[in-house]
Parts: sequence; structure tokens; C-alpha cells
Amino acid sequence: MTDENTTFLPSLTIIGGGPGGYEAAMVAAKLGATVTVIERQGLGGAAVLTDVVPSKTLIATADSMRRVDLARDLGVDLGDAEPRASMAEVGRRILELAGEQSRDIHRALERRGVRVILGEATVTGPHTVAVRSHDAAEGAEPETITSDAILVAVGASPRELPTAKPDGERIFNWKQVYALEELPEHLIVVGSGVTGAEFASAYNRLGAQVTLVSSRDRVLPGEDADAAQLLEHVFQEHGLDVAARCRAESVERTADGVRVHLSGDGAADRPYIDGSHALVAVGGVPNTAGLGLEEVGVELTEAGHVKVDGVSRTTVPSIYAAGDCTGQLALASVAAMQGRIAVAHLLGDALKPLRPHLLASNIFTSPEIATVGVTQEQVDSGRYQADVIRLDFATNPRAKMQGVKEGFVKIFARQGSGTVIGGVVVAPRASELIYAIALAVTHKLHVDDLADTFTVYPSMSGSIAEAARRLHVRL
Ligand SMILES: Cc1cc2nc3c(=O)[nH]c(=O)nc-3n(C[C@H](O)[C@H](O)[C@H](O)COP(=O)(O)OP(=O)(O)OC[C@H]3O[C@@H](n4cnc5c(N)ncnc54)[C@H](O)[C@@H]3O)c2cc1C
Ligand SMILES: NC(=O)c1ccc[n+]([C@@H]2O[C@H](COP(=O)([O-])OP(=O)(O)OC[C@H]3O[C@@H](n4cnc5c(N)ncnc54)[C@H](O)[C@@H]3O)[C@@H](O)[C@H]2O)c1
Repeated sequence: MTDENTTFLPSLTIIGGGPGGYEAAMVAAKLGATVTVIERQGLGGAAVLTDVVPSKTLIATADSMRRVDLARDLGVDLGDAEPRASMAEVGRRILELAGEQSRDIHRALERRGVRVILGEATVTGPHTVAVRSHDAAEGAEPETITSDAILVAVGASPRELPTAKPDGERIFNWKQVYALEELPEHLIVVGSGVTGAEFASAYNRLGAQVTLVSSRDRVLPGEDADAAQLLEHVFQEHGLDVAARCRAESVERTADGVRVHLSGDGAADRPYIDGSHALVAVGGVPNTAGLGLEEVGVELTEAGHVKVDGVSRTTVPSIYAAGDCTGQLALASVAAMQGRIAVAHLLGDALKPLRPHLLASNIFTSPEIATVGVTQEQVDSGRYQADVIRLDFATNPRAKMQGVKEGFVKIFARQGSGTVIGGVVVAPRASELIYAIALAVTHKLHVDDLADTFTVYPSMSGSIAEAARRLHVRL
């Protein structure tokens, strides 16, 4: 514990080495705190080892298949060769890349003087954590670590349907798919949230037959409706079958594959779908069960998420929480921000609370869907008064040259003032294009600031400036 007469340089124990945990550890160590991180799987957490990094690496291969397909339209003679993804090779690359990134983070933390323990932790008091290190001798007592504060950043795990247990052979969750050595003949993806849509899109581009089971009217409920509609149109054009308004009741193994039993309006004419493999992507559950939190007074929600305030503090003042286990926006960037906020609060450093209305995020489907700030739904509901412009890339000269047929940029500007408050980009590499709008939203730029900024001719970003120009208000 810290001596009260010296400058307050606290000790911090972090459970979980994902973006919420490792980012906090880096910042805290840099500011002089004594930091211990306990991680049971590997540094980088699920984000690096099983979720963000592996999925985006798979998607990079899928995107290169898209570009090979497109190359024919652009006059490249590929002969009769059918491009084929070698899944064993793809899987090896994914695991190597994720492993290397995890080791990089481990080394970076140790260079900063952070003590890293690979093992399982539980909270035993407001200042104490019990750790079972993977290295400990069998039957050894857990080590007790005492510190000024604890940060819980334990993430989430795939939600399982009791009637669709993943077996890692034919029925998968998103952590298991990388073991596939062959492209599935017919993959049925259950769940059309971001995870389901990204995997369905990727396997479709990789050449598999894909059916996406979507319990709602459209894929990506909760995202920009225009973007989701366009994505569905692209899915249809590429032969990706969306089973809309269908819930998966169960997934069972058949002699040579799987059968997904359906319910709901959409199931009237197809009560089940047969495929070779199924991927269940129906959301996540926080890894808080058995962690000892409630026993020490940390309140959880009914769903098991840790309740936190604007500075990542739980209901026990010495215990903070960050990332997916808090049930706030489940994004690596948000987890890292929550971790940084916790550290800033603990160390009395300058602190900016989480500002969700500035958040930029991207859905890595083909095309990508990037969003920042205020949404169309918030404008339609009257929560924000905004002028909205949507400009399709169809007329953009660079898009034409590159064979980009679908996509658009949408900008929301505050009515009256013309301040940029949000935007959507649907395009290949939308994740990169959104930065200009994110900069405008964060720094409260005017549409004229975007419009007056030189863009390269020809460029996709020219459409962002053009959209802003159309929102100009004559005084
Ligand atoms: C398929 C998929 C793709 C995604 N893609 C993106 C993306 O492109 N961009 C984006 O921003 N977000 C993405 N996300 C979301 C992102 O993965 C999460 O928001 C992020 O991982 C949250 O970070 P975290 O630190 O809270 O938890 P995690 O990354 O889950 O890390 C928590 C770690 O804590 C460990 N742990 C748990 N309990 C204990 C314990 N008792 N003792 C020791 N260790 C413990 C876990 O093993 C885990 O390694 C994706 C999610 C999924 C499922
Ligand atoms: N690119 C990214 O940033 C990225 C990628 C993946 C995930 N994520 C994050 O992870 C979080 C979780 O996303 P997710 O897609 O895993 O979960 P989700 O909860 O957003 O979506 C799950 C979907 O499955 C549906 N569903 C549930 N049971 C079903 C059933 N029996 N049959 C058919 N459909 C069913 C739900 O209605 C829901 O639409 C998101 O909040 C997102 O922020 C981010």
C-alpha cells in the first residue's frame, strides 16, 4: 500500500489483458504506478487472440479475393484460373499474426515495468486479488496481491444457445472458426449483428455458399438503415442468402453437416436450412461469473455486466471496470478509453469522460460501413435537429476508375449552425475515409471547413467535401 506522506503513486492490479486492461496498464505504468496484470489466455486478450485481430485478418484475405474478382472488370486477364483461398494457409497466417501481436504487447508491458502474470484471478476484497498462476505447482495456494486499486477488464465470451452447442467441428462460435482447414461448402451464420454480418460477408467473398439467419426485418439492426439496406442488396448480388425474420431454434448435426431449425414469420416456407457448417454469432455474455465481485460489494446488472459511472468506477470506490464486461459499447477503442479514464481518475490526472457521441466505428463487411457521431435514427426521432445529405459514390470519378459501384457518404450538420455532428461512409476502406468526418465532429468544424479543404482530384474523399458543400447555407 502507498505511504500517505509521499507523492501518491498508487499500485494497481488489473484483471484481464485485453484493450481495456493493457491500455490502462501502459498508461498507469508510464505515470509511475506499480502495475500488475493478470491474464489467463495471453496478452491482448480476446481482442487480439480470438476476436478483432483474427476476424480482420480473415477479412483481409476475403477482401483480396474481392479485388481479384474486380481485376477482371478492370481488364486484367487472369486466364481460366479460379482464385481459391487456401484455408489452412489463411488459418496459419491468422494465428501467427495474432500470436505475434500478443507477444509484442507482453514485451511492451514488461519494458514499462509492468508485472505480468499468466493465470486466473478472482477478487477477494476491495484491495485484494487471488491469483492462480499457470506456472504454479499443483495444489499451491493462490498468491494474494494487495493494491490501492483494482481494474476489472475481463471481457465477454460468445453467448451459447442451449440447443446449438458449438462442437468446433461443424458447429462453431466465432473463436473456433479459424480451425477450419477447408472452405465450408455451405456455411449457415446465425445472428445478423455486426459479428454475423462480418463473417457472412467474409465467407461469401472467400467463395463459400452462405446463408445468414436474421431474426429481424433487415441485417444489422441498430445500424444506419440506408447502409444496412445497401449491404443487403450487395449480399443478394453476390448470392448471399439472407433468411430474414427467422430465429434459429436449434442447430443439430446431420450425417454430413448441420440442420438449423427456424421459427418466426420468415420460417413459414422454410422450417429448416441444411448446410455443411454453422457459425453461431448471437452476442456475448460478460466474464463476470465466479469472479467474486458481488461478494465484495460490486453491483452487477441482471445480465452480469459491471455497473460503472462516467469515470469507470464501480460501486466499490477502489474497484474500477472497463471494456466489454461493463456492457457499454462493445468496441476495443471504447474498452481502451474506459481503461485510460480509470487510470486518469485513480492518479488524479486530467480526465475527459467517455463521449459516445464522438465515437467512430466500422463494420468490416464488403463494402465497409463506417459511422461517427449522431445517427440517422437520432435525427429521425427528433433528438437532434440536423440537415442531412447523402451523396452516392456512383458519380465520383475515382470510384468509377476503381470499379466501385456501390456506396455513399452521408453527413449530418446541426440545423442553423452548420456544425458537422455525424456521418456515415459506405465503401471499400470506409474505415479510412471516415477519419475526415470524425475530425470534423470531434472539433466541431463547420460544413464549410470540410468543403473548403483541398481534396486530391480524383479521390473518394472528394465526395466528402462535395457532400459538405451541398450543406452550405447562404447567409
Ligand atoms: C468477432 C469480433 C470482432 C470484433 N471486431 C472488432 C473491431 O473490428 N473493432 C473493435 O473496436 N471491436 C471489435 N470487436 C469488439 C472487441 O473485441 C471488444 O470490444 C474488446 O475485445 C473488448 O476488450 P476488453 O479488454 O473488454 O476484453 P477482452 O479483449 O475480451 O479481454 C479480456 C481478457 O480478460 C481475460 N480474463 C477474463 N477473466 C479473467 C480472469 N478471471 N483472470 C484472468 N484473466 C481473465 C480473458 O481471457 C480475456 O483475454 C469485435 C468482437 C468480436 C466478437
Ligand atoms: N467491427 C466491429 O467493430 C465489431 C465486429 C464484431 C463485433 N463488434 C462488437 O461486438 C458486439 C456484439 O456484436 P454481435 O454481433 O456479436 O452481437 P449482437 O448482440 O449485436 O447481435 C447478435 C444478433 O443475433 C440475433 N439473435 C439472437 N438470437 C438469435 C437466434 N436464435 N436466431 C437468430 N438470430 C438471433 C440478435 O437479434 C442480434 O441481432 C457489438 O456491440 C459490436 O460493437 C464490433
